[in-house]
Amino acid sequence: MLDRPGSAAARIIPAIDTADPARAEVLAAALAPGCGALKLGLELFTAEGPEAVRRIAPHAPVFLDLKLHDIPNTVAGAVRSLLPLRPAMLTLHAGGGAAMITAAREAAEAAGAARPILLAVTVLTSIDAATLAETGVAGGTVQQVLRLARLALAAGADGLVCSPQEVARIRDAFGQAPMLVVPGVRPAGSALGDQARVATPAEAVAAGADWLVIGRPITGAADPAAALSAIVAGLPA
Ligand SMILES: O=C(O)c1cc(=O)[nH]c(=O)n1[C@@H]1O[C@H](COP(=O)(O)O)[C@@H](O)[C@H]1O
Repeated sequence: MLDRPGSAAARIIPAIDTADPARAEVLAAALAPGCGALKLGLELFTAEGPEAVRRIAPHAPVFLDLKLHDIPNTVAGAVRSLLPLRPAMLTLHAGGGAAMITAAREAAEAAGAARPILLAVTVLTSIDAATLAETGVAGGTVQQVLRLARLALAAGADGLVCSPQEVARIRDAFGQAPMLVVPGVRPAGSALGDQARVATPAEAVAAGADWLVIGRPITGAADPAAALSAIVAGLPA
């Protein structure tokens, strides 16, 4: 399993969100020396499939963010199908329930010590309180994040994906053991885009985040490697 980050650079996971495999490789080559892992998600995977992962993997550990969410048998099968790609991290939606998460964990165990870190996505960082209420969830985002976090960790998730705004509450409730991977990170002055629950990189780390997932503020910059370096320079060593 990927170790927890031992330096500021190792905390950063740039999100390579593009459907173009050549662009993904250019970004991977430019960013890998200055970060801890590279995140590939639905945009590249639905366009190019496992081959895209094989092409990026030589550059850095791969966080494969497919946010699995289906019946337990299907999710377990998907995890088994993904293991030959040797992803360092995999995501699944905590809302899929305890049996789904346990099935994913049991499937992942087949990879032994090299198994991916299983991360349960709590409430997407693009969702604000009003949007959450529209889905029928009463009580607010923090309460729902804590509810899903408890469920997911008890069912076998190694860690959680949550917004920087919930990190301190999760550490208070569950301590240092869960690995916390935090998107919704915006350097001061950068555009929110579709993100709703955000904080700066330094705020997210101060709250207790292990890794920060940062996409457009890096990949949309004229010089992505320089944007990554500037973010790293703003973090404690
Ligand atoms: O699982 C994720 O990585 C994820 C969960 C979440 O709640 N919010 C979220 O933004 N993400 C991912 O994190 C990345 C954020 O990208 P930027 O908004 O461009 O920094 C995207 O690749 C999202 O798919």
